[in-house]
Amino acid sequence: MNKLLSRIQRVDSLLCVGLDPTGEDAQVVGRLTEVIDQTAAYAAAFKPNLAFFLSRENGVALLRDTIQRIPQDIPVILDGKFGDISNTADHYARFAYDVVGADAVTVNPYMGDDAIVPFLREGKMVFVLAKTSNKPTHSLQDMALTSGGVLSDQAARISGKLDEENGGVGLVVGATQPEAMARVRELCPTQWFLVPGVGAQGGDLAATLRAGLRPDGLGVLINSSRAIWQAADAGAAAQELMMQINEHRRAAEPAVSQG
Ligand SMILES: O=C(O)c1cc(=O)[nH]c(=O)n1[C@@H]1O[C@H](COP(=O)(O)O)[C@@H](O)[C@H]1O
Repeated sequence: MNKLLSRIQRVDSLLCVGLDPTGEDAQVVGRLTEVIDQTAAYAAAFKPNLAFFLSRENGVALLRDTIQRIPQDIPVILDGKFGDISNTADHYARFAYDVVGADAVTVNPYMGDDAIVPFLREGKMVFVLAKTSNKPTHSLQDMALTSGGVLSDQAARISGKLDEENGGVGLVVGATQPEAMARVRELCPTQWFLVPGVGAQGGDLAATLRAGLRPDGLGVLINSSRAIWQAADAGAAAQELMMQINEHRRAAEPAVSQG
């Protein structure tokens, strides 16, 4: 969390650069290097997605080298959507933190708290899937609870409780449904949200930030993967998105802070 906060302050950015490397193995190292080097100045964090590495020969080595290429002061969120029982989760945590050197992970809470707890470590962060970007209505996450609310609310509550007890626990909330984001923000007023779904998935950036930003103009990391990876000039694409995010942040600042 400290690493994330100091990085955000240093570059004044809430942009998370997603690394979902597509293309031939022969070109992919070069493109990863190019994207990291060109976008690092605008990145609050990088988010390599594990699937895009594991689908290649030597994918683990490629992932480790990629994380090493990222400047030390920029947090790396390994997007593995891990979610197994505790002793197995412990091995995923060792993989993420000790083998490849990530600072944070994404975790699927379907198996409950014990699927999340092994990832809680001093100096590391965990983003728990709450309301994902993939479907406008979701047969599982939108399921009504007998106690009121929907299942994704419960994921948010679990992450809130773990954050209160341990610190370092955020949520994944997609950018494709600002109303759902507003609801999760109400349930979790202070936690950090990792927000995928702008760019290739068409999420509305302004509405997303209005719904998700905390009053201090922080609390949200906006991820973009394909829109940056596929851009002719990845640096320009990252800078443009960072500036758009900041414009909306400034516009959303409460009047009281403007004097
Ligand atoms: O956990 C994630 O990062 C994630 C959660 C979610 O709800 N939706 C979602 O798209 N993602 C990931 O975020 C990235 C989105 O990529 P783009 O749509 O190309 O920007 C991919 O790596 C997805 O796996």
